[in-house]
Formats: sequence, C-alpha cells, structure tokens
Amino acid sequence: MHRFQDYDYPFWRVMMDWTKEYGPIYGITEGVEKTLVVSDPEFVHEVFVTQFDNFYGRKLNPLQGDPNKNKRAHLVSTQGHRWERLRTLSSPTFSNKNLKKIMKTVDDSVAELMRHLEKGCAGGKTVDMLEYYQEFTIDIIGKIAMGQTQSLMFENPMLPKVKSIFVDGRKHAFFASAMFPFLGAMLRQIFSMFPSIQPASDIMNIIEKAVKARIDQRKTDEKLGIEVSGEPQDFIDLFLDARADVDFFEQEAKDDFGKTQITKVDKHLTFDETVGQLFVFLLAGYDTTALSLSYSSFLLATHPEVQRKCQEEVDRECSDPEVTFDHLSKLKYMDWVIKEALRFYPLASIVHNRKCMKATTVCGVEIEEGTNVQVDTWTMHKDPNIWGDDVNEFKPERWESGDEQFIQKGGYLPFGMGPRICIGMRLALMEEKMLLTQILKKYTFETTSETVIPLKLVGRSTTAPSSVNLKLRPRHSD
Ligand code: HEM
Repeated sequence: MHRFQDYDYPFWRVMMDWTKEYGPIYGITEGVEKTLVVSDPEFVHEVFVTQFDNFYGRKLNPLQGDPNKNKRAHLVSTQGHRWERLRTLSSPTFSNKNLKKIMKTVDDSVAELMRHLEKGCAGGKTVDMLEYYQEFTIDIIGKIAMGQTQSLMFENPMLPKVKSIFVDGRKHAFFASAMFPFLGAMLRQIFSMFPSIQPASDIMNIIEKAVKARIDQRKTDEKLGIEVSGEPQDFIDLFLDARADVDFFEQEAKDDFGKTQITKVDKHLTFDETVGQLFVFLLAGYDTTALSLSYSSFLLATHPEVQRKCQEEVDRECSDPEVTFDHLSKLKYMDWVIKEALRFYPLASIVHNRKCMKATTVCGVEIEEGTNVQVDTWTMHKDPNIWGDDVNEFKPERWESGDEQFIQKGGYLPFGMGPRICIGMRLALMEEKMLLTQILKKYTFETTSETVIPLKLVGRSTTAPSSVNLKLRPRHSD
C-alpha cells in the first residue's frame, strides 16, 4: 500500500513493474484486504462481464463509508440492488434527448473557452492546455449539475476545491483507514463536522444548497401558480423528477443480488441520493474529460500527420459554424484519435476493479469472497499479444475495423466494462468532440521548447500529465 501512495511514481507504474516480475495474475495485500492484480484479458472479461453477478461491487476504502448504509452513497460506491436502482434512475440523464439538450450548454462553454484561448495564445505564446480543459469541463458540469447559471471560466470558486481532491486525495486518511478500517468511520465523522478541512464535505454542502434552492423555487412557483414548462433545465431537475418503472422491493425478493439494507425503497431518488449523485457526477465528469482532451491534444501535436487528417475531416464534415449531433457522429477519425489516446493513457485505471461478492472460480483461479480484482490496464493496453507489434505506435487507424474485437476480448477498458461501464462516456465524448472541432478548425497544435516530452505522468487517483504546454498556430497562416 505504501508503494501505491507516490504521486510522482503512480500506483499503475508499480503494478506494471510487479506484473513484469510476477506475471498476469498475482496477489497483493492492501491494508487488511486481499487484491488480485490481473492483466489477462480473458480473466478481466470474465470478472467484469460474464461473472458480473459474482463481482458487482467495487474496491472501496472504509473512508468512503458503508455502501449499504451511507445515505449519500452514489453510483460509484453502491453495489447490488442499491446500485441497480441508482443506475436505472440515472441512465435517462444521458439519453440522446437529454444529451441534445445539454449540447447547447456545452456549445456556450466551447465559445467561452475559444475566447479565452484566443487571448491566451495571442502572439504565439505557449499555453498549458490542461489548465484550459479543466476550466472547460468544470464550467460544463457546474452548469449542468450544480445550478451554476453562467460561465465562470478562470474565476470558478469550485475549481480549487475539486482540484484539491485529486491532488491531495486525503492520502494519509485513506492510508490509515485501509490499515485500520475502524478509523474510516471516525475520520468521516470528523470531516463532516469540519467541512473546511475536507473539500469533499465542503462541495457536498454547496450541492446540497443548490438542490434545496431548486426545491424551494419549485414550491414558490407552485404557490404563485407559475406555469413551469416541465422540461428539465439540468441534472438537478432530472434527478428530482427521476422515476424508475422497476419495483426494487419485488426485485429484491426474487433474487439475492447483494441483499442491500435499504430501509425505504421508492421509485424516486431521495434528497440525499440526489446530492450524492450530483457530487459524483461533478468529480467523475470534470477531471477525466479534461485529461482525455489533454492527452489527445498532446498526441495530435506530436503526430502532425494524424492532426492533418483530423483537420481535413473537421473541414469536410463540420463546415457550418454550428456543430450538431449529426455532425459529431460523422467525425469517425476524431473518434479513433480519442480512443487511441485513451489506449495510450487509460487515465482512470484506478477504478478498473471489482470486489468478489460470492466465492467463485475464474479461469481456473479460486477467488474468495471479499477479494478485490484490480486490472493492470496499462500493461494490457501495451500488450503486443493484443495489439500487435505496432503496439507502441500512436495509430488511430487501428480502430478502423471497429472496437468490438478489443472490447470483447477484454483488452481495452478506458471506460470500464460490463454493466458498470462509465455512465458518462457519451457526454464526455460529446464535450471532447465539440471542443476539438472548434479548436482544430482554427488552430494547429504544435510542441514548443516548453512541452514536456515524454509527458511526466503523476497522480494518486486519476493519472494526469504534469502539464501539456503547446502552441496554437492559427490555421489561416498555413
Ligand atoms: C474521458 C472521460 C471519462 C473516463 C475516461 C471515465 C472513466 C470511467 C471508468 C473507468 C469508470 C469505471 C467503470 C467500471 O467500473 O467498469 C467510470 C465510471 C463512472 N463514470 Fe466515468 N469516465 C469519464 C467521464 C465521465 C463523465 C463525464 C461522467 C458524468 C458526468 C462520469 C460518471 C461516471 C459514473 C457515475 C461512474 C460509475 C458508474 C457505475 O458504477 O455504474 N464519467 N468512468
């Protein structure tokens, strides 16, 4: 566990080293828990997809609370029927209809970021694209999940709070709770009493206020007889109105899929669940998407031929100033670029894990209940047996014949795999394509003497480049 705490030599590098030494399946202990580290695609597919009913939980630290009891437990931390209920209630949030609505919000943030970029890179100045992308993604998620009414780029008070969760990551508290699980509950209690020392509690409080304000506003509108359109404005509205058709009481009686201890089950999200969901959408949606954009931009800058093809596609398919849903679906090459960048840098590999909920055998290996399975994704994504001898080349064309072959084999999982695959994947890809389209129409990414090559990769949770310093050369000077 100690080896996993180093910000400058992230846990996945340690796992890659161990995989070289011990092979594709070996065991480690993390505090009091046992973990199998695997980089065998067949094994991964079996755990994430085929045997999901035996592996429906995630590896959790006691500091994250009891997934069955915590009132604010969310999609990432819950398991069994409680997770299934939250997933069913949250899924419509990312339907085509809602994504189309969110598109307008994303478009406004794209325009705002382009204004900032124009100023930032004026006179050929080098800019750190990671910083710009972080401003972009927090702006969008603030507007769709936190009741933020206008863009707050480069003055967003949430950004330092959210950033500190990823940078500091409460390293010592996590470590202590893993070694001595009883400390987890105590520390949670202390943190909730002093939100100022704990950014996560502080953020929860802000979200709580935003949800309360929306509920009050609805009540006032109702009292005054103000007709509301009934159309949800954002995720807060969507969650307040979310309903599931499945009766989870009945479902629980039928089978034992993680007999959860929900005391009151109804078809609506509770107030606390709404706050928990919005919180996790904020955390999961901000950092990952900004990182994915950063890696794609870096790889475009270092592969001019790929960038040229991407620009040609953008010029051909998106010549109108307005980019629509239809346009995005035509950007096939850009899609491969993003996929290939995520193969090179599977930035969220920390959550590529499952907990064994029922003892079973996978690919001949007996696994006890309670054992965690952590995927060594970085090894798999660079395995020549899966990808071929050109594995170390950045080659978007390898995706030409579709992704099924890699996904079905279990060898590629930047967004995870199986029933718990990332729920926000389509939103992330939409944001990325909309922004890259506008940038590539106007500029060409170039490296400068300030670009760190190869990237220095850091992080305790997600994997971030220390910086992505690039120059944006205006295309009209081509
Ligand atoms: C490039 C961007 C993103 C990447 C690489 C990414 C990656 C991941 C990964 C690896 C998982 C775990 C999947 C598994 O266990 O099989 C996950 C889960 C999740 N992601 Fe994302 N994500 C991204 C963007 C987003 C966005 C934009 C949102 C929401 C606004 C989001 C919300 C979630 C949630 C709620 C879960 C938990 C799903 C569940 O357990 O049912 N993610 N993501």
